[in-house]
Amino acid sequence: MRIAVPNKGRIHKPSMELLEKAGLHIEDKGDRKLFARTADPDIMLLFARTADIPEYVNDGAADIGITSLDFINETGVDVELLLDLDFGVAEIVFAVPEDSEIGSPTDVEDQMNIATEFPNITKNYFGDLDIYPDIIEVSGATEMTPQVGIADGIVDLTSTGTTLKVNKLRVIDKILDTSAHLIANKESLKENSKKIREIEMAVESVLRGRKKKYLMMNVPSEKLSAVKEVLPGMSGPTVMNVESEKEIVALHVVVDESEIYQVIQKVRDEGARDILVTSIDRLVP
Ligand SMILES: Nc1ncnc2c1ncn2[C@@H]1O[C@H](COP(=O)(O)OP(=O)(O)OP(=O)(O)O)[C@@H](O)[C@H]1O
Ligand SMILES: O=P(O)(O)OC[C@H]1O[C@H](OP(=O)(O)OP(=O)(O)O)[C@H](O)[C@@H]1O
Ligand SMILES: [Mg+2]
Repeated sequence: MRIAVPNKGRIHKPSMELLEKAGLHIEDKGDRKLFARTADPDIMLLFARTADIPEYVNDGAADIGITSLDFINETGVDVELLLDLDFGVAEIVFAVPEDSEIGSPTDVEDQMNIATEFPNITKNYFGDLDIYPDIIEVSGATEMTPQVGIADGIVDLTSTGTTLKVNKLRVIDKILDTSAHLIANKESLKENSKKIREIEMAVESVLRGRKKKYLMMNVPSEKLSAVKEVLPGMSGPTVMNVESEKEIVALHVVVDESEIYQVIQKVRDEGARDILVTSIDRLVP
């Protein structure tokens, strides 16, 4: 079983951290850094460019891969989307110079030039509007092409918007929401379903854990029911006796990351002390 992982770029590091947390530690990172063995003898990592991974998985050179939705769309491959990984979150937008007369995508004319790293996404987007501008394919720094006079507009990735702003560009339309995804080859999924689902579950358990916190606290026994009242309604909490002169219990509970701030205030108001918050590496239901 081979998993294709970005060898560089923005989603390289978060992909490696995710696999590591999922239990697929890298055992040796070969000389040429193309392949690596993992803690599971049946699983190898194959390092490749993010943009090439959709094809690698589609062709079966890798059974599974981590890549971005923008490149999956761009290549038009027929792979199975297993999981949205919640990093590499960005948008593909159509943007024009701030002083351009273009105010909507339909203002674009066939003789205009649009620069992009995503020629297919761009062609399809304007094709749907029955507009056929010339696509200038570039491999980076797309935002500067209008300034040097080779493009009337661009189709590119943005997240904070800083690069567009610096280059005095204005967004006309959002074309695609993108993020990193775990994908699988459809044939491999049929033949090796058990193993692939096992990997998917391991990765998903990390994502689930990231949204939760593990909360521990000491509570005087007489205040236990009041503290329990203010805890969000999930299974548990776990209550344990504490060796102490006073009547104290320890209470453990899993809480949504988004609720943690308020929960801590509330349990403290009700008498909980020595409150610890820890992160959860994996949560398997
Ligand atoms: N500004 C951004 N914010 C969030 N995610 C982004 C951003 N830019 C790109 N991405 C995501 O990261 C993916 C990989 O882009 P990145 O530019 O890091 O890699 P690359 O083009 O393979 O490498 P490099 O640019 O170093 O040659 C993109 O396909 C996109 O999904
Ligand atoms: O909205 P922002 O936060 O400014 O991010 C947008 C920029 O990020 C990406 O470039 P990257 O940093 O990957 O460099 P690259 O052009 O060399 O790929 C993308 O191509 C944009 O240029
Ligand atoms: Mg890039």
